[in-house]
Amino acid sequence: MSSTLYTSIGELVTCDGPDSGTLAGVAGDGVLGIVRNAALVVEDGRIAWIGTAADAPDSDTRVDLEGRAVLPGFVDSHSHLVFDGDRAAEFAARMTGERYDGGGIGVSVDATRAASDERLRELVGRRVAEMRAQGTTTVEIKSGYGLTVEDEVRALRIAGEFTTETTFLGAHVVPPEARGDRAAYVELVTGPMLEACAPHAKWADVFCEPNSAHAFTEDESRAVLTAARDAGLELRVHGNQLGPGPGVRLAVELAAASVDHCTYLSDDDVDALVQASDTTAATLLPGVEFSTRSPYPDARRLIDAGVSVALATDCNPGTCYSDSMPFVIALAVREMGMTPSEAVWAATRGSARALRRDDIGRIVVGGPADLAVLDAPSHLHLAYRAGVPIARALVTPSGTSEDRPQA
Ligand SMILES: N=CN[C@@H](CCC(=O)O)C(=O)O
Ligand SMILES: [Zn+2]
Repeated sequence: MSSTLYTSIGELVTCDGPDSGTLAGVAGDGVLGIVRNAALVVEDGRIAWIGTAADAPDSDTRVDLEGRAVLPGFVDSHSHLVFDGDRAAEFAARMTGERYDGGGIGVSVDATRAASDERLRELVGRRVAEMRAQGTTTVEIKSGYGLTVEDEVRALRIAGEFTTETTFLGAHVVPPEARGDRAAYVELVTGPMLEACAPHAKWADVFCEPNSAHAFTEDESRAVLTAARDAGLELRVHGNQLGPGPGVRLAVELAAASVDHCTYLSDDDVDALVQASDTTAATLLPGVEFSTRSPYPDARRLIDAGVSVALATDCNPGTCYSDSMPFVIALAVREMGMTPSEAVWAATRGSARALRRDDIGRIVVGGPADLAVLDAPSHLHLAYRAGVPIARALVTPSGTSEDRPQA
């Protein structure tokens, strides 16, 4: 087994220091578990040693990172990458005042159904490569632009070629052909569609949004989520995106791992999330507010109350066609009142929690070498140099001869 030493790391952000377990009550950089002038050793795709460069052990290969910062690879816990078609005109209309209501999802459904498997595979592959090029090493991918049994299974099969974090979203919207009979569509989703999709999915999700005629009511959402839970899937919820609603309370009631968006929250919603902070994360998606010209969620209110907060892109063709976690971090700092430390934590360890993963989102001996490197000396540059491509996933040797460290 060969070992590679990465040395001259200006700042190693482990997200695994004594204060790194949660954002609650930790001020400053405490949540990041930073080691300065650091080094780490990778063996067979795993972290074998972490410490200061001066104490580094001998190894077979040595890579000098010349003062760059190294972080856990970003965990993008919310994306809809399996789609075809273009909705740039919808975005342009929103920039001049049009409101988002979910109606454009049908446009993506038509284009996605018409695409070949090869075309969808290529599109997802391209998007995942864009993510890696910006430092993301884990991505969750949802179905939801198929909305027939065959098309949803196909989306999940293709998503499963890129990640183990696959999510069944047959309850994204009621498709146009089912509008006359919503109840029949919910029966399809909770019956034959769920049965066919469950073997290909780890998670189930629902767009619970009473403020959109296209999405699902509280009762419909509860039916979808409980059926999915009974079929052995873990739960996630799109909630409180377009206005106040039952999404957060439903997610907490059903012990979902995450409720995502959380743009419009009542005091009761926040209290429920505080009570459930060991179980249910609030995943904020500020790229959506950017791309829909909506008010940003109040991240400060959530963090100060003790809610478990995560950040993700929600990359999708409608509300945010960006797959950049550095962009999300910059928005979180500039627009949502998060400190740079909080934003980095929420994009790594926080979003790993939102996927109920303890092995990723932090740099720990024995853990996978899923790392991001910055062409910059510190994590502060992620927001400070917004829009500049300074982050990338660090390619580490997995033990196979083809792999070459590229730092
Ligand atoms: N809100 C529901 N789903 C996506 C938007 C999908 C679309 O408009 O195509 C979201 O998370 O914002
Ligand atoms: Zn989404």
